[in-house]
Amino acid sequence: MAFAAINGTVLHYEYLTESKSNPVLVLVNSLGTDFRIWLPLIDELAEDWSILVYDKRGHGLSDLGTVPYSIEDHARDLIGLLKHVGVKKAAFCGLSVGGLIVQSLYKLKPELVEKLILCDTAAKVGTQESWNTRIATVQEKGLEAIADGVMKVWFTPDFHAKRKADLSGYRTMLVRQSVEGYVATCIALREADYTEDAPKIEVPTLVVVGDQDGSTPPDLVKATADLIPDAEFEIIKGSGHIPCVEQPGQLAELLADFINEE
Ligand SMILES: O=C(O)CC1=CCC(=O)O1
Repeated sequence: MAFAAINGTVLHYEYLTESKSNPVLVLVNSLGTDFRIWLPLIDELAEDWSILVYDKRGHGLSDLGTVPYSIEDHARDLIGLLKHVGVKKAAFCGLSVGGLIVQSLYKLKPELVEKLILCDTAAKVGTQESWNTRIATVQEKGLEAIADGVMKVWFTPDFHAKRKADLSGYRTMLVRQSVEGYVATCIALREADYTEDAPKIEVPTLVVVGDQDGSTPPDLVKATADLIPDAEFEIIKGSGHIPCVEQPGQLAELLADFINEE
């Protein structure tokens, strides 16, 4: 567990595995989650990769910072964190809003990026209307008011039926996030559109999506993959929006095959 002041905001980060001889893989999590969502995935990647995770501002144990934010603010935080830990180049896997953050990071500092994995994300996520409705509900009634609906897009009906304790735990993770940080990141999502930037991505890119993702469905994610030159596209079976929790074995295998490719 480590903390660093980056761009005036204290960020919580951790190397889940660290070996000086291994290349670095940075995992960037989604809206309403903290970096613990990546833990089920780690064992299968630990041998070959130094894995760096962090809580974006307004989430987990990171400070709120000045609200509202843009996706570029989140990306500049990640760039600052990489400088702080001395990482000059890495592979990046971004989940949902994390995928937008790594698209922004690539636009700002492509020299930091060896490979990109875009997981359950797109060049544009949601609409003005959908984000405005969510922002108004959360501001008025808090995260409890949206939690059951969000769980339906995060996880499949099978997960709801068979993993009730896990479902309860991840729901608690969501409702314990800062309302201000959550809303500020919804505003960042509402304003973000990387459609014109996706065709300019020149590093090897893997795009993956859960087959039952209710937030960024396979068709939407595939449309972004189609914009990126030579991007690989894979569907994870039996997963909603958060495959690192629901199908960590499948995601780890796809990641390992892709990042270990020469
Ligand atoms: O929580 C959701 O509705 C799913 C989601 C959208 C953007 C993100 O990061 O997660």
